[in-house]
Amino acid sequence: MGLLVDGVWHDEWYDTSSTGGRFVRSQSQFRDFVTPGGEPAEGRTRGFKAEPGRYHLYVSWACPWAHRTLIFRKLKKLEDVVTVSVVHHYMGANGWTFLQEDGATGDHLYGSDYLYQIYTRADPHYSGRVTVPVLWDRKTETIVNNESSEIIRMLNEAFDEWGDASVDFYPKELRAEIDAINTVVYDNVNNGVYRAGFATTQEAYEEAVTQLFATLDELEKRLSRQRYLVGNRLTEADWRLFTTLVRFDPVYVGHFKCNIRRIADYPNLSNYLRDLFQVPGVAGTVNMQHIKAHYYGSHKTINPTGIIPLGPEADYSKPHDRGRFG
Ligand SMILES: N[C@@H](CCC(=O)N[C@@H](CS)C(=O)NCC(=O)O)C(=O)O
Repeated sequence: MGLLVDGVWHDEWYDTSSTGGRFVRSQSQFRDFVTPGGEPAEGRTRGFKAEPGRYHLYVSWACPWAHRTLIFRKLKKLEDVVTVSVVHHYMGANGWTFLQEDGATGDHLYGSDYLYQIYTRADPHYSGRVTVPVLWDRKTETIVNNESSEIIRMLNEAFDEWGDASVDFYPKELRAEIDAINTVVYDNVNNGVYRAGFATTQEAYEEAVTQLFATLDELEKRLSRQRYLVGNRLTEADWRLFTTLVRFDPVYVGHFKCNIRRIADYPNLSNYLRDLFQVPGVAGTVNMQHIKAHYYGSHKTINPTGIIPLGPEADYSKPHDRGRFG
């Protein structure tokens, strides 16, 4: 685990000394957009035109943020349009690596050893964290965007000439409601599990874990009334929650100490999780071996032995009751 400072790699764990033990996530720095016409997005100067075969995703099967992009690529039928390289699940002194083992593919474009080399290829003076996912442009050889919430928006609408235009996870009439629930889920759940797990003081941990479970309790109630987070339509908001829920019992309960309740203890959330898992194509984006090996193996300050627990037995392909909403 580390970061780049002016293009030079430094092996450093997150610094929580100035924030009272709180983990504060840094902002993603590459924020341009691929659009159908290639014009720059509002407020941006660089434009990127959607073209088949031009863009490449760097992902980890383990990472919940990268997982969002893999789900959108699959469900929008963009597998032949946007190509993918998968990093190794172990993130050690050199950060994410391209070691070709256990289903990691290596770097298809440049044969790099480490993901940070992709960042320095885009900007030799880059300072900041080296995260997945990364959306890379083959043509101008740069990073278009490394923020998952924006990459999924591009996959949802920029490539419709080649993908499945009938699928829309961010419909115009529901955007305000989707944005509102996304904010709550991001702060308290998606990032909440990390705020609990990476906290280095009791106070910071308790703050995060209390907010996390208060929000899960609310979501449980919401899902007792409707099939999905936004009424009865499957949207981006559901996929953003899904990638955290699917990791919750196998990893976050133990490794990140999010153990007040399990998802299995919430009838609606656990049925909802199975409902989403069973959407055709989604199960194939869930790689539990990479997920468990990454978290338990890479975070030595949290789990020094690197031992990976064998349980729990979580079978998301069991029947669910969400059909009751029609
Ligand atoms: N806001 C980013 C967060 C991405 C992120 O933090 N990815 C993690 C993996 S789950 C990572 O690569 N961490 C490496 C690091 O922080 O050094 C997004 O949503 O794309």
